[in-house]
Amino acid sequence: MTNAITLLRMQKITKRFGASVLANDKIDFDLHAGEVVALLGENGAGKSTLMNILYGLYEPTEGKIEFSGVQTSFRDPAQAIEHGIGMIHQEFMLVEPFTVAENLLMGTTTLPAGAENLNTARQLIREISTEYGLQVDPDARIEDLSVGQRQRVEILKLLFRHAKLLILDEPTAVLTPQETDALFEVLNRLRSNGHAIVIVTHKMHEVMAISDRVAVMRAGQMVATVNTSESTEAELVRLMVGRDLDLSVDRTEPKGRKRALELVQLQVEARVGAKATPPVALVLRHGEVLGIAGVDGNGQTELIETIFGLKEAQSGSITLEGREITNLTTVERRAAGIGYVPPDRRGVGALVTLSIEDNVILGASKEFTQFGLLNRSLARIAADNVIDRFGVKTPDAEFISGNLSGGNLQKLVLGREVSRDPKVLLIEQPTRGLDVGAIELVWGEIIEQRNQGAAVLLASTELEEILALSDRIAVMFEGEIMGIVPRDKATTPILGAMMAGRQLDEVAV
Ligand SMILES: Nc1ncnc2c1ncn2[C@@H]1O[C@H](COP(=O)(O)OP(=O)(O)OP(=O)(O)O)[C@@H](O)[C@H]1O
Repeated sequence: MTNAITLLRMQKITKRFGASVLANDKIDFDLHAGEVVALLGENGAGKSTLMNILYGLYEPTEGKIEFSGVQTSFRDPAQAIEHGIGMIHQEFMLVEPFTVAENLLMGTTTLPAGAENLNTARQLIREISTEYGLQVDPDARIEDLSVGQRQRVEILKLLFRHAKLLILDEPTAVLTPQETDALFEVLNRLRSNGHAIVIVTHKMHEVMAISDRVAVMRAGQMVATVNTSESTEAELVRLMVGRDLDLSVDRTEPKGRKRALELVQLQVEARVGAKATPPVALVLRHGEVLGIAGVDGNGQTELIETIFGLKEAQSGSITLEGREITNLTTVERRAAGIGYVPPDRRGVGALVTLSIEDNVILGASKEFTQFGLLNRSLARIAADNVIDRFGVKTPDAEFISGNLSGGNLQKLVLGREVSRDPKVLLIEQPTRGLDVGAIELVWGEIIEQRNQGAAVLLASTELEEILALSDRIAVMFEGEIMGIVPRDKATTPILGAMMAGRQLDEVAV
């Protein structure tokens, strides 16, 4: 990259939060036109902070930023976009009832050249869409678009404003493998046209597939920058976590095999607009992990929410160790021994305005109450325990959960549920947003729960995760269980065919 034009130069960037957190420690980071750089690092390493500084969301404590050869400091994202820097977060910022074109015109006082009114804007959208293979119709309503399409609208929004540098924060976390391929096609075109791209991701094979260089952060520092073609996954992992990984799973022979959870003709409430789904029948035994594979949005979330009591069962029954719990509240189900790790850690999973300690006792205050008073020292011990066991990176247990990095918040929620030793553990997307070291830890904890006799229902869109952890694998498609395959019979092609809607007896096992 010696001849490449340096588009961005971040020098000695330091960011402190209060007295206790040094999130970025004298970081140097360069970016050239026409390259894709993967920003890699453990949860809490400081990646989001660095990108948020670049995007004008945070002011650096120290350091300077040069963009296109000019020293800059952005007051806010609007200024960053004006200068050609755009960021796409995991949560999209689109207004659902409006069309693509309307969304792109919203909130701009100065319209990009060539987009003086809705008609010229639509024309420009079509041109950009064709140029980059985005396949976005300017007149489509956001609410009718898939997650992958919405993400492409976000990219379009930035290109529409002439962004030269695009930052993508874990862009593939919510995409299907096909959508990921389509996104990478788009990124390749952007690169060929001289855009610079930073992609924050924890998925090593994606780093290898899409990036030209990898910048590795650890504990707030930039520890290495390497050319992707001259490195390996193993080397990058070592740079990132400081050791080799061991993702092997130590599974003991199942004990007891008693029925833990039984679903009989359970009718789950269909999502608004979706067609009614057939009732679900399922038996989950102690000492097993039953994986639920499926493309996101095929009823996994609704099923698990119904079992936990967040959604009412339309008919049928749910039985926990022989006791019917269909009409119990979530608090009662939790007390009866059901643990729940939702996919959305910032909503259902944790109350982000509360401290870590308050989140650890959430929903279980009885256990921490003595003589009618909350016993704070017991709560602190429980919180410290979760922090230690799960390696939650935080100054202390009083830290506000919402200020944890995404991956650390996930570790907190999972740690809280696991430490209560549930009889049945319902988990959805346990490792979304986690670094590889944390995945190793979480997988180990899930198997440990199983080995100790818990019944684990694990829904994940990551086939690799399902295959690594499950004793049996159910595949869901449009709300229906297409079949259940034992682990020794499960292969990616078989599961893939079922995920696309084929019944188990239609695919060769
Ligand atoms: N607003 C804030 N107030 C206090 N501390 C913060 C704030 N934002 C981030 N931090 C802390 O800064 C550190 C770096 O967090 P950051 O979100 O940048 O990590 P990350 O590398 O993006 O992690 P992840 O992969 O989990 O998203 C963490 O210890 C985090 O708790």
